[in-house]
Amino acid sequence: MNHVSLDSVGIVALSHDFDALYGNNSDVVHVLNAFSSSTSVSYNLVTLAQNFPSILKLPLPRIQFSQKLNPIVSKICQEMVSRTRKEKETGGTEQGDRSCLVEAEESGESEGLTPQEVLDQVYESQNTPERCDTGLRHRQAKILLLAGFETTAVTMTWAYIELARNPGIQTKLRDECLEFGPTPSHDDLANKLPYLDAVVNEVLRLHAAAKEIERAVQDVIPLSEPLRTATGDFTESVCIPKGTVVVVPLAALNCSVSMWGPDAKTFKPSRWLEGDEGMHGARTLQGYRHLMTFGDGARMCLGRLFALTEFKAVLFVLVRNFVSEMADGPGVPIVESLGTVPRPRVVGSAEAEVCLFGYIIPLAPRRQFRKLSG
Ligand code: HEM
Repeated sequence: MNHVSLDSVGIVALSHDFDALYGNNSDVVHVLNAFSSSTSVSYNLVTLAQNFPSILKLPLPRIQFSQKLNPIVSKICQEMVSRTRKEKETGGTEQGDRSCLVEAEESGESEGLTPQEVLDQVYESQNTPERCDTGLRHRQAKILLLAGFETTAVTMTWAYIELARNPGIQTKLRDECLEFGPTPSHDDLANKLPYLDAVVNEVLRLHAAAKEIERAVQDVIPLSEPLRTATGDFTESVCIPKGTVVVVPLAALNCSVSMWGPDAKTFKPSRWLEGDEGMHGARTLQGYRHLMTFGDGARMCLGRLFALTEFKAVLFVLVRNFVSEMADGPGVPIVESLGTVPRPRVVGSAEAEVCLFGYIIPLAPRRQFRKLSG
């Protein structure tokens, strides 16, 4: 799944085909895999480095991986920018063939991006400023490859785990996709395959790739239920002093019983076909379809529509052609490893196996897929 995801984001954002699907284990594939399958130590590093930046100077493996990734992606981006400029000069490229980031660079002196900023959208380089000043530059430096690669890959892996665990749901999804025909358009994927939509939403609900986000806020936050204070009084809102960092528990909200009802922790795509009835308290949440998976508000995931289309297209093709089964039986316990985006891990497996998700976890290589006849 990570190869599908890497090639998709590479082609759309960079106009660069990493050829990962064709077995090209490029440096980028290797480094991103190593980076993403990080352990608890490296996960904590991210948090620690926010307060103690000098940690990033230590010769730790994850830091060395990050340092290795930076020049590789920089080189690809520099090649891409040069190629597109050259094509522009010679009039050799159709508009539609250019990457969206290079389009942004060309969109004008004040609103466009400088080459360095284009680079920063792809990978946060050491030169990346904390904040930029215009248009897209208002946003923090992006880590497009990581934001668009690991999140989607891990979510698609969970989809396959859930389908393997729930053969009835898998069959129902396959029936809808087979009945629809082989080539759905973008609009078809978005609107005309209700069970596919339900399965995708349910995977996004139960397996949010980003467990939580942090925000520095200064606000008065209303409470859903009155809270008793230390003085014994009740309050209906909380005042957050300036500079306080608030953690928004995206994954917990997605699985909260008060939001999603008593079966909140069960994989149940049919809840998405019940209209507002299946939503319970979640109706009060905004986000994408009342989910917090992509965040919410001004900083909501920029790639969500791309991710949804990619996710649905891949699932549609795979489920039409293959049956997925758990290699060790449907009950094999799977947990989330600690990491930047937690990957699924079979309980008791060696740590290194985390890196092999999508190959042997949880589906054994030879028995991973059984081609359907016809
Ligand atoms: C299942 C897949 C994905 C999930 C679950 C996901 C989730 C998220 C979340 C939770 C945020 C933070 C939102 C916030 O701070 O409020 C975010 C931000 C972002 N995502 Fe995604 N994402 C996914 C796929 C993608 C893809 C495919 C791309 C690009 C091709 C992408 C690009 C971005 C960018 C650029 C931001 C930063 C937005 C900003 O700071 O303004 N994401 N994503």
